[in-house]
Amino acid sequence: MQETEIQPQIEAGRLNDTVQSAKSLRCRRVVDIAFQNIEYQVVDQKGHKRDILRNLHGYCPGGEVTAILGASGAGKTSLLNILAARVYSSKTVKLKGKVLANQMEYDSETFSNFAAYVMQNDVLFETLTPREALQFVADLKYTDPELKQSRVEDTIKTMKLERCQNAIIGGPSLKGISGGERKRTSIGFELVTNPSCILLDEPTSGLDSFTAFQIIYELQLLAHEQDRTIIFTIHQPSSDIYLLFDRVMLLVQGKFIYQGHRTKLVGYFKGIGFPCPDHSNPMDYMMSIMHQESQINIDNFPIYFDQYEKQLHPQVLEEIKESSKTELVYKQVETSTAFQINLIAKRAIKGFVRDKMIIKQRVGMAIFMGLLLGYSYYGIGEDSGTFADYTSMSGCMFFLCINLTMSSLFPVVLQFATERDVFLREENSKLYTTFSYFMGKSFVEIPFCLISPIMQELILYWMIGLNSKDGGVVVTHIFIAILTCLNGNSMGLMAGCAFNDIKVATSIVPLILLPLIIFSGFFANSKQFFVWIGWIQYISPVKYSFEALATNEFDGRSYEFGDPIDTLGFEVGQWESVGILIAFVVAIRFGAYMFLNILRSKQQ
Ligand SMILES: Nc1ncnc2c1ncn2[C@@H]1O[C@H](COP(=O)(O)OP(=O)(O)OP(=O)(O)O)[C@@H](O)[C@H]1O
Repeated sequence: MQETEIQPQIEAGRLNDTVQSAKSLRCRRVVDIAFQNIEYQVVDQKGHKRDILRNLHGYCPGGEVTAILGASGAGKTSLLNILAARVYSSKTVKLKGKVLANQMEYDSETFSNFAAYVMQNDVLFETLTPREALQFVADLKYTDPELKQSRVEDTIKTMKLERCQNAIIGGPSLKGISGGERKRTSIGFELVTNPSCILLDEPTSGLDSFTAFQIIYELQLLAHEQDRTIIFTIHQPSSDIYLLFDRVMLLVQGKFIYQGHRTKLVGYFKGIGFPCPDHSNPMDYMMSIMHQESQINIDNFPIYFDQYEKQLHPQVLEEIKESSKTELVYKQVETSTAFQINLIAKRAIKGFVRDKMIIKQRVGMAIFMGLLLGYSYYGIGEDSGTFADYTSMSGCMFFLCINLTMSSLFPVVLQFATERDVFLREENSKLYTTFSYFMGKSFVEIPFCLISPIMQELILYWMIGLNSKDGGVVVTHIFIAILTCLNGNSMGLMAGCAFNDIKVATSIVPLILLPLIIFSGFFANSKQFFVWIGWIQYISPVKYSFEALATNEFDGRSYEFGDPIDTLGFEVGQWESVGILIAFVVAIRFGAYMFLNILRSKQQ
């Protein structure tokens, strides 16, 4: 199909519903993006080097839509990630060259001052509505209440989110808005901060053709009406989507074979001997001559490269030279740490309230375990001082420690896994600091570490007949149970931050826990361990929980065989163990915070 035939179709049909250019979202300054001498090389596990991008120069002007296309593996996403300043040289990756905004070099820190990156997967906080998600960004980015509101309203209008603005976004486990609405929310999430430049990785993937068209159309309006620089990668666009591009970059084996205005593309390829058949989508034709499955294509690659070098490369160099030199002076609004923590905690609470499964799961688990343990050890507290009574009671105390640790550990690992990408995206967009996120999240976890053990222990305490010689013993038992839960919760948070993959986390955590449990002083007496391995007991929070809980329980009980505390080989003391448990909570949480920082720096 010829371009002239498609154009009226778009104008007449789908574009009636024009997106208004909202006042508060007018772009602050036009930004021309350029890159020079980009060389990107990866080293595989055997040490073999592979060139992914080879000496690329490019230009993406402000106020225009630039589409990056190529066969799978051509290097589109790599190039986009480099433009978003998300690639760093490391042992396995070598990156050379410069990325420029209005002729000034930028890095990941300065990128977020004028630009935004929308990832292929829509990483959004599932339990919020689109409006709340946008409000969250506005609250963190602006201080003036009126401006906040107008940014949210204008973004909703621009991204056509009116109909779904109050519906839950949802995710794999929570039904929510449609794929197209999620994508619009994702773009809107970045748009609230009013970036001059928006980079998007495959914004149409997984969408039907009409929704895909609408998304690109809205992006085109953002470029044309609001002077933003729009750059995205895209696979096999339809002919009407193709007509929305201003500029096209075609990549083959990490090198450009075309770069320039969309309107000149067909003519250029005709000129070098590759005419697009009449009535064909030019992009379908381009994809057919770019893929590497055909030997004819591979034989033609040198022609494309050669012609590009001769005809287009000099033009691109000229365009880079002529690109805008207007200075980028953007000042980021920075909200206080306390404000960020408050907002993050409030959002997490909203998440818990809306995703009732989490609350039901944790409360249900506390009631279930309270009853199960209560009936399993029913009445063993009224013992007659026999050795059998002692073994039942010490077993009960030990099992309580394990149960309190595990039941607070695994839910956090699983929950953090679902939230990790949201944190990384938001931190990357410089919405808040890692510290604020960590503290906000920690505050929200604390009520669970109080309510669950209190409920569980109150259910089982008198069923089992645990030590109730005075109120202080009962309170101490519950206090130690809370500390045990806090330790489990902290370990869960640390595991969630330390392991990238949820499957790895859930398989490694039991391996780490096992020695901590074996050396906790129940399965083997701590006095009998070999020195070379016995040190493990000192890094086991379970050991200190067990010692504190068992000492509290055996206080005032007498047994026919002697002192149960001596028999168990306890040496630390009850309150000293409590002190060490508190120190463990602080140390493990600090460790989790460090891992979160490492995770963040690795993802940059
Ligand atoms: N950090 C890395 N380590 C190893 N290989 C990498 C790395 N980054 C990119 N690659 C490789 O570089 C090639 C290009 O990857 P890239 O994701 O940029 O391609 P693409 O054109 O976006 O492909 P697709 O359309 O399939 O997403 C791929 O073969 C990929 O495996």
